[in-house]
Amino acid sequence: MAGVTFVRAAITETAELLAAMAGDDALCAATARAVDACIAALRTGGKIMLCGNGGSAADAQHWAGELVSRFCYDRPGLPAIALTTDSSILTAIGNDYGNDRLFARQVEALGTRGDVLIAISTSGNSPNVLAALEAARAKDIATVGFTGRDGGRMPALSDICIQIPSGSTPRIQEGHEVLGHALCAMIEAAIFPRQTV
Ligand SMILES: O=C(CO)[C@@H](O)[C@H](O)[C@H](O)[C@H](O)COP(=O)(O)O
Ligand SMILES: [Zn+2]
Repeated sequence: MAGVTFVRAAITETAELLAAMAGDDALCAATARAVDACIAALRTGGKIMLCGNGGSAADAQHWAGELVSRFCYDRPGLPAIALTTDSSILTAIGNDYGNDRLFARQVEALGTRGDVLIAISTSGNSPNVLAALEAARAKDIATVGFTGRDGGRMPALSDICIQIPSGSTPRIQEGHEVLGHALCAMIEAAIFPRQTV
């Protein structure tokens, strides 16, 4: 059955990517540095802002939800906000200033020094994501880029750049998802260590 073959191939491709990621020292180190930056921001009163388009918008919302609500266990909420969710804000900025300003305008309005911006773009070349990174830099906000392929313009615009070693948008997104969950788990454990008896 062609369908079964396709499904097996998709699973195998992702499994091979995840194995490559596990052996990618630069990728693992960059992710650990991103976690440290987020922990430092949260410990000093900062917040985490996240942005991205399409599936990466879903990632931004997914990870913000896990920080504000909970990831693995009950604890107080952590301050995180996805810049992809308020349809009034998004349509106003898009209509008045254009889509390229969707996230940058919100970073300018909501971001303060000591925050972290997590910007997600598989190509590394989405203009609205790049503009958000530039806006964050202008406000001295730490920047973390999640990307893939050659990273496009993201490595140059991010303090920490996490590059999934794949050229496929869905595979890159799947890699991001694993690292996003690791990031949430490590932040939760560091800020609210579980008491063991
Ligand atoms: O989820 C997917 C593909 O898996 C799409 O919605 C994808 O996110 C969109 O095409 C995005 O606009 C791609 O933007 P980017 O990742 O290159 O910044
Ligand atoms: Zn999740």
